Amino acid sequence: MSTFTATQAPIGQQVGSLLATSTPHTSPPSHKHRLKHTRATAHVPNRAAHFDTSLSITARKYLQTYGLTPPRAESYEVQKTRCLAQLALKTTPIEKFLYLSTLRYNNVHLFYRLLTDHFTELTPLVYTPTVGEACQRWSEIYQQPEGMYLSFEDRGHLSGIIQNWPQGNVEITVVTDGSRILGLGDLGVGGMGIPIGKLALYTGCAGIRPEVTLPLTVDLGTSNKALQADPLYMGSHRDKVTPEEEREFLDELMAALKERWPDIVIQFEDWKNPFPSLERYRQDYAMFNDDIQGTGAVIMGGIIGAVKQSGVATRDHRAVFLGAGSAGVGVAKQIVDYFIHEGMTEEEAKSRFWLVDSKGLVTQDRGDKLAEHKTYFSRTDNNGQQFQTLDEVIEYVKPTILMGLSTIGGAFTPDILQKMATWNERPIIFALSNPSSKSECTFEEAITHTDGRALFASGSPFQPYAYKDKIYHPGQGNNMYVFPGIGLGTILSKAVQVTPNMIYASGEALPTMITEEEKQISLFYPCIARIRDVSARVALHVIRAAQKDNVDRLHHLREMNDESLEAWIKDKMYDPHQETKEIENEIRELVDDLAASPKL
Ligand SMILES: NC(=O)c1ccc[n+]([C@@H]2O[C@H](COP(=O)([O-])OP(=O)(O)OC[C@H]3O[C@@H](n4cnc5c(N)ncnc54)[C@H](O)[C@@H]3O)[C@@H](O)[C@H]2O)c1
Ligand SMILES: O=C(O)C[C@H](O)C(=O)O
Ligand SMILES: [Mg+2]
Repeated sequence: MSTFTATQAPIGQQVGSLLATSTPHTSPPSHKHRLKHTRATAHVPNRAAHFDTSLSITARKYLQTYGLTPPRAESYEVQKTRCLAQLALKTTPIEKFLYLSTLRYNNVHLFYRLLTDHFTELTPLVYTPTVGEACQRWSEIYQQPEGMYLSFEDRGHLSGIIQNWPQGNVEITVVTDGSRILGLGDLGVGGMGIPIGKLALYTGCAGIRPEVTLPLTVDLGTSNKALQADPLYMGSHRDKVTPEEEREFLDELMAALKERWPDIVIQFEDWKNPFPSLERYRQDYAMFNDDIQGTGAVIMGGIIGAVKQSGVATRDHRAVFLGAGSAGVGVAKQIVDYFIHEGMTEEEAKSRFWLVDSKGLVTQDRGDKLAEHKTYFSRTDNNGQQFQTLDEVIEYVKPTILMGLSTIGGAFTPDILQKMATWNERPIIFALSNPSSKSECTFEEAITHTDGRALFASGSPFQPYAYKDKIYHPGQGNNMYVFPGIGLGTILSKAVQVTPNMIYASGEALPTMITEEEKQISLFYPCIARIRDVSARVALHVIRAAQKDNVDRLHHLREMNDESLEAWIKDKMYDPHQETKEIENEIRELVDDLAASPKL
């Protein structure tokens, strides 16, 4: 039994009774005349489109919303001015986050018009870093249903509960259990902010229609004692289930999702240990893990440019990673693939990496039982010597690349940064942990302590920084540059799997989007304002890789050349600026049809 659909009668029916008399030139909408641009979902109510204050008077009369909004049909420019002014009145990031969430809920197209026009300013409020605080405070700030919550207690019934989702068609879902939200630990069902934020970027960056996205959070308990003790906490207060129970639950969930939406693309996000699920499902589902694979691809894309700018030959690089978890290992493996593409053997490529976790350098003879995902990179050339701190490791390795995926804010100390600058003309410093408070160093620190020579990227955005009469620009090495395009390419080619080559291709697409101007200022990620074009290019590369791997099902795309295919992809992308125009056009046609039809 749906909990949502009951409240979601077509808007014409909801408001029809309020209007005693029909207004001139229009007729009440009938089923026959239902507009295709009025689809409702739990998080995209249909009133969003119908109550848009830019709709013409004719449209309002047709939709029977005439009189329910202020009289003037205003331009988008006026709407935007008002929204930005209201946003400016909110003083804290979380208030701005809430304002934008409400706007998305009440007027989805207007929200996406704003987002696409102001990516650089709004992405940090909708997504990382603000989404981190939203997840931490989810049960305190909760306002409206915007996704699905499935609990461990629901096992055995998942298929039936999934029927409650009011949208007939879902093309993509982002699923978390909240157990490792950014670098903030286990936030239980508060993790829902992440699927919502990631899917907002799917729509904003890659033009996947909002109503075909499904934010999904599974409540498998939480290891967070503070949440368990919090009376406001909205998830179950039980301990985390065992890995075996998690696997059983996920088997049922994956089958249930595919049963209802056979073509669904499934992105796993922010799981504490995501390797087993990736291994288990990647052959049978169009699924990928963003933290392992999306991050791997985006950082490989950045490293391709940074390595070139460093002036050091690829095979001479030495990379120290602080953090050997899903992201650390995912990134290292992806760069190994890149080094192999550049002509190294796998052994040579692998030997360029030194991974450090909370116990120190990952070596085979360290004396503890290494987690399976770490063994590939465990060192054997340490002659029995163990290195416990990052400082000891960098002294030993003298790296050219320092990568932070550790969740430890400030771990790249001034001393470490200075040493990197002593050993390298252009040290590559990627401080990738999120949110900003967990970044291994700030942009300012990286610039100051390397005398402006660092080739820098961070996971969360930093502002440009003025140092010694020059303005420096930070790169943002965040998987947002690739996951929207991976999803889009998978959906559009109807790929049955997301193969390693599709992931590789997504990262490889990024350097093709860097302008000469960006290169001049040491940037190796394209400017965020161009993210829609970047996502289309990523999707193009992903589709080509899907075709090579023979996992695509839309075979006529194979015949298009790259230029036509990229244009076709862009044409398929949801453009929020067109939505109200489409409604107006449809209404105009319907009104004309009605006027032309014979009177009975
Ligand atoms: N920039 C991006 O696009 C991006 C993508 C994914 C993850 N991340 C960030 O990377 C971080 C790690 O994510 P993950 O999924 O790999 O988490 P994880 O829990 O799987 O791994 C964390 C790793 O850090 C290590 N670590 C913890 N404390 C340490 C310490 N004091 N010294 C050395 N190592 C320590 C752990 O041993 C583990 O190897 C998070 O902050 C996350 O937000 C960024
Ligand atoms: O969510 C992000 O901003 C990137 C990444 O997926 C993360 O887990 O930190
Ligand atoms: Mg993540």
